[in-house]
Amino acid sequence: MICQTNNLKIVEAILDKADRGEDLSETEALTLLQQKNPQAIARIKQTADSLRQKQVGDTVTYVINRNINFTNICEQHCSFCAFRRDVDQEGAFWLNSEQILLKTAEAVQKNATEICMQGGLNPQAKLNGTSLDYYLHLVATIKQQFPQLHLHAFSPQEIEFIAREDGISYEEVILALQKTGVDSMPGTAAEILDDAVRKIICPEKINTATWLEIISTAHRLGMPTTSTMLSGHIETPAQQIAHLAKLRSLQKTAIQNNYPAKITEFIILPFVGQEAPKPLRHRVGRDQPSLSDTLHLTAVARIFLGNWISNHQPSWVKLNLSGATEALTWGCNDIGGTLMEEHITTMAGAQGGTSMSVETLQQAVNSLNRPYQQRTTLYEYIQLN
Ligand SMILES: C[S@@+](CC[C@H](N)C(=O)[O-])C[C@H]1O[C@@H](n2cnc3c(N)ncnc32)[C@H](O)[C@@H]1O
Ligand SMILES: Nc1c(NC[C@H](O)[C@H](O)[C@H](O)CO)[nH]c(=O)[nH]c1=O
Ligand SMILES: N[C@@H](Cc1ccc(O)cc1)C(=O)O
Ligand code: SF4
Repeated sequence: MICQTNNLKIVEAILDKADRGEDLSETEALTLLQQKNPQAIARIKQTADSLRQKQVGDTVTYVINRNINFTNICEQHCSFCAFRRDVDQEGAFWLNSEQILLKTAEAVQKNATEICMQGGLNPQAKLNGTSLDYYLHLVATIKQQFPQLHLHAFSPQEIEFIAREDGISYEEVILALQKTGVDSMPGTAAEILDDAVRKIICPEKINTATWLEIISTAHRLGMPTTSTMLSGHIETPAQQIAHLAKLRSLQKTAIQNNYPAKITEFIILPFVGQEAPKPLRHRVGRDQPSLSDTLHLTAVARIFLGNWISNHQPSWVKLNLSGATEALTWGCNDIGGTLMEEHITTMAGAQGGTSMSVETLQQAVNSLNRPYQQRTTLYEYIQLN
């Protein structure tokens, strides 16, 4: 009993420090993440919610966007991925320009402001013998017809793939994509920024240092990025906090060096195991993410990152809309995108759906008595006339 009282005092002292606007150390954040006592977790939630209120206000934003996954053919074999296929495997797909344009036109008709484009790493996807020309063609296909759309495309892993295939630098790839019309970069492929974890869950992927290098290069070149964490598989709480610390220092680098771009948001992507490849699914022993673990981590992420990364988004695809709505009371301030079609985690067995109407997202926010607001990809409010 005495021990628990002492423990609560330690938690209160850490939360007081956060309340005063100070950054927590990794050790302090880890203490918050390791709490099991419901009273302590309730206090962590309260602090995250009040910091969210102070840092970004009560308004909950959303973006009207469409995902386009141009191919699921991938040379890699990440142990969590149910999306990838070999080229000759059943279910492999590779969209042509006409199909991509049709999807884009449909999205524009539904008032989308953003196309979010990511895909598998397909060595056959080349034009004039180069990967870069293929990717530039993808971008130009969309941007020539719809120059007003914001193109949020290609993770650091995709950047490295193009650079490796063509023997050019990350900087050359990013500059060429930017010039042709890519407006921002999804911060996926971060998974857990710990090389021991990466060796097990994504051994063929870029390592931690390369992920950080590509994101920082993007910022230096004026390309904003998002940031993510794939949580709830084999990683420890300490590795989760170390991941957040790497994101925080990356953002500090962008801000303190006056780079023309930085991280716009943080999204937790809880691992969905149901249809994921069996070894990892069995090791994790859970088909769907743990909502309580994800909410606890959501609160700690707001407390640890909020001074530097102010926008936090839950994933309704992975948590269901009800879980994502709850996350808005644990530190999140954005309900995400309409997506229109989601394949990556839906193929892994996610239950949240593949598309949300604007009205449904608005109703979810309304249920909390908070105001909603449409935003651009870069979090500017869109005023409707
Ligand atoms: C499928 S990749 C697409 C882009 C590119 N192939 C790459 O790996 O960066 C996008 C992200 O989806 C997420 N993802 C994949 N499978 C998942 C799963 N089973 N549960 C949750 N997120 C998953 C991972 O974080 C991954 O980085
Ligand atoms: N949470 C998920 C997202 N979120 C990304 C947003 O839709 C949007 O692209 C971003 O906020 C930039 O504006 N996308 C997914 O495909 N799946 C998710 O689970
Ligand atoms: N988080 C990515 C988008 C994304 C998230 C999860 C996915 O499974 C796929 C894509 C972004 O930067 O916007
Ligand atoms: S996560 Fe990306 S790189 Fe890994 S197997 Fe899936 S599509 Fe390929």
